[in-house]
Amino acid sequence: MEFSVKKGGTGTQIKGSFSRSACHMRRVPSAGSSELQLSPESPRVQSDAPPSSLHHSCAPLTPSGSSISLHHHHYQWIMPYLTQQTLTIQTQSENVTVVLRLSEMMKPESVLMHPLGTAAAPEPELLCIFGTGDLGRSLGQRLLQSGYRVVYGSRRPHSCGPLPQGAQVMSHAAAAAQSARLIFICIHREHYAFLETMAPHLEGKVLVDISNNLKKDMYPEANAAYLQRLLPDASVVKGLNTLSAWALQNGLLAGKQVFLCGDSAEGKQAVAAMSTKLGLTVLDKGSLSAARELEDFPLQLFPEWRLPLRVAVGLTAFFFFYLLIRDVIYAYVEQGKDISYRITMALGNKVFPIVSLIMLSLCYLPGVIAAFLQLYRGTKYRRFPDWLDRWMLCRKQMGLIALGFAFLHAIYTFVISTRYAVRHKLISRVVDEMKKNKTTPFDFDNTEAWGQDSFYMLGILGFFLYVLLGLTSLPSVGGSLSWREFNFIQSKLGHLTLIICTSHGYIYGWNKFLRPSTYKWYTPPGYMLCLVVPSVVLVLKALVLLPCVDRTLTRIRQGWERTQPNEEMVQATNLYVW
Ligand SMILES: NC(=O)C1=CN([C@@H]2O[C@H](COP(=O)(O)OP(=O)(O)OC[C@H]3O[C@@H](n4cnc5c(N)ncnc54)[C@H](OP(=O)(O)O)[C@@H]3O)[C@@H](O)[C@H]2O)C=CC1
Ligand SMILES: [Cu+2]
Repeated sequence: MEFSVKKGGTGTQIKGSFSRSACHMRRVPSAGSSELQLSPESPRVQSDAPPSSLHHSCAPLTPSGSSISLHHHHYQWIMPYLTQQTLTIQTQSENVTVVLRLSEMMKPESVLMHPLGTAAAPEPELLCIFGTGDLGRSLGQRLLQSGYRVVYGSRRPHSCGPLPQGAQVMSHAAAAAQSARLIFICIHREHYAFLETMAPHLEGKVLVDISNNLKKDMYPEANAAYLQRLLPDASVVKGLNTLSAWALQNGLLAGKQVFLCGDSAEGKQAVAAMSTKLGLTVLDKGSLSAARELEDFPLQLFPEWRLPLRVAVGLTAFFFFYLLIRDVIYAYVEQGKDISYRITMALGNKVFPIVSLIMLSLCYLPGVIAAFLQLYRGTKYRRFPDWLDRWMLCRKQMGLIALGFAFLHAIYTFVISTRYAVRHKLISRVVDEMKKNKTTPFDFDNTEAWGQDSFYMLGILGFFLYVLLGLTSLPSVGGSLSWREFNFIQSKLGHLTLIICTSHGYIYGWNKFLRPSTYKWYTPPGYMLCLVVPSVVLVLKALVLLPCVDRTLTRIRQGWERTQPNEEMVQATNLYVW
């Protein structure tokens, strides 16, 4: 806050500014001789130093305009230096409201000082809350702590239970008649009807509707719209409904985002100012017609995770039963062997990498589908179908779930060879071979060694890149990257990860593809099935990268259109698309 004070007699002019924590003053050089003496040596006094220290270091201001900054505790110390001037400074706790008044009639000794919180400070704004329930109480407490005065409107003002200290309680009508402009409606929607009878008291007030419902579409209209219909002469603002009584009570508000909507700009502004004071970050969602959307927010449960989780659960279940039949049940039926112990470890370590690889490729599939769609349409100015849009929006979550499954696969792989069943099989094989009196029981197969080493190498590299992708998808990491860096990692490295992980799968089956015993009951093994989607994605991606295709696509993405839209076309598109 800038201020300027002029003293007519001597022509002294002081200019300065007040901020939240400091007062900064300087004498304007052009002024004539002046008694104003501020310390040029201590331009910033921020401690609770006694006035004498200032006094001692006091020296006349040089004409070039030295300055002094004072903590707001120290406003009073300025007084002695502003001789023959009266300065009334009123500070109101943290939010410094400063009123500077200059009166030539008053001597410095009679300077008026108002310490913090006395009656002369401007009264804190009064806010009204209807309803003394959980939310009403927590909100009131938070508002009181933020320096507001609070009055409650209640059905039973004399028996409504404990309320935050310092708040008043009265009947709804009496509370509405107070000076508060903002009234928070902390009442369930079912009980709104009585408010209609109070319409005359609520005229011109800003009613903040915080209510939520238990389910979506419980009522034909949004709660806030209903409230506005009951009270057409009040301005209803919907908002803050994503807060909980618990968060309010525990002060977990700093930086939290809240949404507002309403038809009255001033109403919204008042609520936004109050919310900012509580430490909230406000996002204006527009007119009251957005109330429905706002009321649905608290009912959402990880919306962007829903599709990826469904895909993950679906794939896991499918492959689990598929492999159960192919491995365990097949062995039991055809060979009479019970290998059901494999369900826990061996089967898991087949299902997890399969689901992981398919989900990773599902992250990149919508991108190539979109590219082909743009190529086919010859324009980028037509909307993608909804399913593709939704799919594109949850790629990050798909990728993170894929990473989770890759983690499980890595851990399982570590343990798998230490198992009893594996050791037993290995030793029995050795003993068998010895019994058969073979001279070289350990035939070294060079190709096998190469195959396995490459398999592990690709697995480790793929997993490393996987983790890298996962890390950059974290907002704190991704936010520190430029768009090009982010794009490089998510697209180039992402596809590289897909290539490496797919090769990992191919190498696993390299010598089994043509073996008839691989196809038990005429079904391909799981790892073969899981290679289908990634292979398709990689082939499509390779097609997109062909120079001729890539050139056309780049042009389309820069706004070029194959057919210039003429009027007929536009009409046709409108018919088909909308
Ligand atoms: N609790 C929470 O965390 C959150 C709640 N909300 C919303 O805030 C609103 C209030 O919730 P909450 O405080 O938890 O509910 P409570 O049931 O704890 O409190 C509701 C209050 O409404 C008043 N009331 C009850 N019946 C009537 C009636 N027939 N006529 C007039 N007033 C009545 C009562 O106050 P009195 O006795 O003083 O009249 C009562 O204390 C709801 O719409 C809820 O959806 C929104 C976000 C979070
Ligand atoms: Cu693997």
